[in-house]
Amino acid sequence: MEKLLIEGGHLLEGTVPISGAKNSAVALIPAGILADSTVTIDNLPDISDVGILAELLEEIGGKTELDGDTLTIHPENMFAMPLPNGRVKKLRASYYMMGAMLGKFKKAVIGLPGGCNLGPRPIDQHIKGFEALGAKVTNEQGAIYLQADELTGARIYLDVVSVGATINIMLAAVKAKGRTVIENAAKEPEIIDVATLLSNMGAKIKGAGTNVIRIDGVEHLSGCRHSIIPDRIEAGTFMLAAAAMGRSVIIDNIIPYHLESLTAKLREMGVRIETNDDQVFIHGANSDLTAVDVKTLVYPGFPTDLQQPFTSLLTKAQGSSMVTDTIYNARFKHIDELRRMGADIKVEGRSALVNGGKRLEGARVRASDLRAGAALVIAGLMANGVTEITGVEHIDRGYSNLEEKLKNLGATVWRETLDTKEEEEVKSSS
Ligand SMILES: CC(=O)N[C@H]1[C@@H](OP(=O)(O)OP(=O)(O)OC[C@H]2O[C@@H](n3ccc(=O)[nH]c3=O)[C@H](O)[C@@H]2O)O[C@H](CO)[C@@H](O)[C@@H]1O
Ligand SMILES: C=C(OP(=O)(O)O)C(=O)O
Repeated sequence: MEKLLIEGGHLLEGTVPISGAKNSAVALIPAGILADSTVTIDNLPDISDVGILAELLEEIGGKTELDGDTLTIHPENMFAMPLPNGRVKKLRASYYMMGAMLGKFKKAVIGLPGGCNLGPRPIDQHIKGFEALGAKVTNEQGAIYLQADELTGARIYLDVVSVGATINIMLAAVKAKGRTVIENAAKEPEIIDVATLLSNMGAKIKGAGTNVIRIDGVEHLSGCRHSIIPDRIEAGTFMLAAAAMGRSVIIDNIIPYHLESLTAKLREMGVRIETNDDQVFIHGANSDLTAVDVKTLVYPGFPTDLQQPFTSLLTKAQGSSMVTDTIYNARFKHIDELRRMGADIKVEGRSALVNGGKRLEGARVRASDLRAGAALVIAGLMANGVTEITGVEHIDRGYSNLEEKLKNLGATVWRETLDTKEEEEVKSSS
């Protein structure tokens, strides 16, 4: 086990290149199952979720080759191997194996997924979609069994706007007979990215990125090459780090349009931002940041995945800010850790009230989930002294070469292996 150490107080300057989007990659890799021939995915982030998904494809008989940021998937010998346990439990996105395997083999057995513990993460809308397409779905001893004689297109209205359900139903429907219409679909850019890959394979999909998606099923999908969109959450995390500690930082290789909700909030706080086609410039760590209220919403609203790192920045803003998470209303495990660092934050229901204007102090803290880890990294960059963050494995699920990118901007950050006593402490507290 490792810990991440950050000596706070160093100003950041320079350019940071953003990797491909985790939340696209984790759906695009299972989507490769649906093709009859080789699928090549470029601009993959170097994160542990990618490695685990590639291993899952190998478990079902596929061949994968990872070369730098390119993954080649050979799906020819894949079969409907049951995956009730093991790797599927290590990440949330293993649930995309359900849609992809159901679409390809008309059957699948997949253990209930893992992923960040953000409170309940139901999959009832995914299952409702699979059933509407004609699958029989049962839950037996912690695994979902899916079976269909054939899949037939259907009209599916999602009761809640869900990224996961929208993508999973697309994966199952692209080879179903006839037309599927997903109503009240999620509109996140990652959904468009998955639809683009599937269309390049020969799928017929219209409306991805709007709340009605129409899919006309096809018999065969062939291989193709696809480059993943930039990670708007990684980009947003660096924008927040730059707003907190940046002298002048360029966030490079991004789609600024995907980050408009964050850009608007940062401007409201007093951060100077300029954008061009594929970059955002953040000028100057401003000591007079103003408190703002923020509420997470489905895209194009403020992303739940940036709520936790945004809260760290708010500890620096003058005045009181209210942070409300309407997507995952228990996504506040980072707050106790920020308090250890001197933050004045109260959680009430699905909101956190941040009394800002505090200089944080370095402390020993634990990342309980991926974006809690990002929040603690930003807090560590701002704090007096050294912050030690355990739970680094969560951060490694979603941030590609984080230390290297921060070091290149001038941060003092490094990793150490935990000694036996520290490891025991971590195990007993988690
Ligand atoms: C809409 C939204 O912001 N989605 C975020 C959510 O996606 P993720 O795919 O995890 O979540 P969904 O978009 O599927 O779910 C959105 C909401 O719907 C609920 N739900 C979902 C599926 C279901 O079958 N039943 C149900 O009730 C969830 O509990 C949640 O409150 O977390 C990801 C990882 O943090 C983010 O990248 C996504 O942008
Ligand atoms: C919570 C996240 O990941 P996952 O849904 O894969 O657990 C995230 O990307 O912020």
